Amino acid sequence: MKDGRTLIALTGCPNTGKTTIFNGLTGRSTPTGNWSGTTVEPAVGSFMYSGCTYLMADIPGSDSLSAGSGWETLTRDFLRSGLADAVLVVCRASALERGLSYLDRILRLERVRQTGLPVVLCLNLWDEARKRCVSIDLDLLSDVLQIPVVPCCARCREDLDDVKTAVHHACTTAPRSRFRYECLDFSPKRLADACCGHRRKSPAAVLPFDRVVTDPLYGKLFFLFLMLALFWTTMAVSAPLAALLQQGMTRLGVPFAAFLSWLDAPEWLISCLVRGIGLPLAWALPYMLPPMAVFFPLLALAGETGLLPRAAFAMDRCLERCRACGRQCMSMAVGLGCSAAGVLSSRAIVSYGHRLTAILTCSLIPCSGKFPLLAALALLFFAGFPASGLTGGLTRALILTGAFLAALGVNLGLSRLLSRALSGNRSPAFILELPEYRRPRFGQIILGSLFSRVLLVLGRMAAVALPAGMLIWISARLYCPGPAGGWFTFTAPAGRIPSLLDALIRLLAPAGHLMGLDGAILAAFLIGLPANEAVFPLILMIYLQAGSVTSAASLSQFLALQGWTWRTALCLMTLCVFHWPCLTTCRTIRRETGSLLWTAAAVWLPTLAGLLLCACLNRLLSLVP
Ligand SMILES: Nc1nc2c(ncn2[C@@H]2O[C@H](COP(=O)(O)OP(=O)(O)OP(=O)(O)O)[C@@H](O)[C@H]2O)c(=O)[nH]1
Ligand SMILES: [Mg+2]
Repeated sequence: MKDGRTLIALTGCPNTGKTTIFNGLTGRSTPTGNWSGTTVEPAVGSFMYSGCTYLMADIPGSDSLSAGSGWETLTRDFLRSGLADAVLVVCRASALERGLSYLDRILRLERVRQTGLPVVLCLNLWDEARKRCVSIDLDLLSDVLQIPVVPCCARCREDLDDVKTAVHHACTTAPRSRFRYECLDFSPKRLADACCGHRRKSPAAVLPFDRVVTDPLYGKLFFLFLMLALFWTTMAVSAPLAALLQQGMTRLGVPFAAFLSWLDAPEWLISCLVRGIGLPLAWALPYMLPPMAVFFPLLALAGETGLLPRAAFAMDRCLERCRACGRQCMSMAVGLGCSAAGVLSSRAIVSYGHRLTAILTCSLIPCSGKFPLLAALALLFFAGFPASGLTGGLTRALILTGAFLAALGVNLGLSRLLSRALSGNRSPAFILELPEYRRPRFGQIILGSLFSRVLLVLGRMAAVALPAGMLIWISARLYCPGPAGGWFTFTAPAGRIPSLLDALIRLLAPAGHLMGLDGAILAAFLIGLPANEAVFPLILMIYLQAGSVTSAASLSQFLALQGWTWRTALCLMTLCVFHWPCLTTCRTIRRETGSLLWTAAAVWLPTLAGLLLCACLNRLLSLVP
């Protein structure tokens, strides 16, 4: 008991619906997904039942409690620590034997036996078991195990009250005698066979589609097709939306400035808020928001139906060839959403060397912070083909697919080098489970991704772009004439002393030109270190404050006036994919590796790859007439 609250450990095999139960009981909206390893960090929530407050800890799924992967150690140590007052073990109703094996390991823990810790077994995904005509004798199961057993369909929120009741009852009745757990000895297989009723349908039949997906060649083609389909739909829907939004947002500047004047705001504040921050955001958002609003829900739908994990299957053989751990493909899939989460997800990898490989290469997969800039550049610089309509945007989709494939290629190449150096020539065995096909609940998934992913990215962008915009505005007016001039002044000194912003741009210009970019772009990448999503607005802010061009009819025209061409866009896309991880990811890498040296390696590896690739690409593109 903690401050009168009972702590329940929610644990079980991966992909059994633990987080769905956790969300249903506590009202939280922690991400769920139809593949193993969705939860990468324990989450805590609370609920009330019958006047008692319960804290619930959702622990990432694991198959055993050996000291193998990070999750197994975490679950075992958590249960051994004595922090938990009860354990809720979740298993899939249609995979009872596997669930019972896991339960057996829990019940064999010294701490559970000695203290008689209340344990409740929840048979989730009851609806799927029913569809497969699997019936389970709950009374027999409960009698043999001597613990409460509750069936549940967490997705439709059915029976969640029964789960609460079972937990409450287990926690409030007299402590179990040590004797009862110690005498408990059962064979998971025999008990599952004894409790499961007649099955009329074979659950393990491999569907023809899965044969295609698991085929070495067709699997890769399916992976490519899925990527192309997602990007094509995103580009085709986003293009008209971006044009509409741009018209609306650029008109907002005048009333916003008028409103500030009406408030009697000083001139400098109006200049900072309207020209320094508002205008760049109004130009950038129409090209960043629609692709996010289309792509993130599509990706979530692909994950929920089970298609995305099947696409990850294609990666398994590639990783094996690179001597990397196949489990790394799940870190890569999670890294598509957030690199920091991808780094955390590597805890499921047992071997230290392979885990380090996954951590060092994780930020090479474009995360949701990098995607808006990639999509905006594709929309701005590459005309859709066919030109318009819902089928338009094939060129753009191909460009985006190319960017993701390049990221994957460099990731695999580096994984090969690192795996050899850090773990020798072995590729550890890994069982990748194909999840069930599930019909997604469209409304919930679309709304969920819009609110959790899109708003999260926008929020992070605003949190960085607003203070950084002020900093850029100030540094464009701040001069450093030296000790004679009082070090810093806002008045342009005599002579050709540049402002601080100009000085930074000039300093970075040679490196920028080598990479087909310019000093302003590199400065934006440096200032945007805390969040990748802020880089595009920051580039525009720097141009508006430091450049001579201060207005244009549209964003494309403005960028063209800054000397941008499709070559600049391609080099910028390359740098966007290959550069240092954001601050959150760096902090996570530091925490996970416990080493500043490895964190520095994780920063320098993608950065060096980016510098080299941009310089080579620039050289190659300069040969194109
Ligand atoms: N049909 C059905 N689907 C469910 C049910 N409960 C969960 N799901 C789905 O099962 C998938 C996995 O759910 P999660 O809650 O993420 O599973 P988890 O055990 O937390 O997974 P990890 O964190 O990876 O261990 C999701 O697609 C859920 O929508 C259920 O009762 N019925
Ligand atoms: Mg989970």
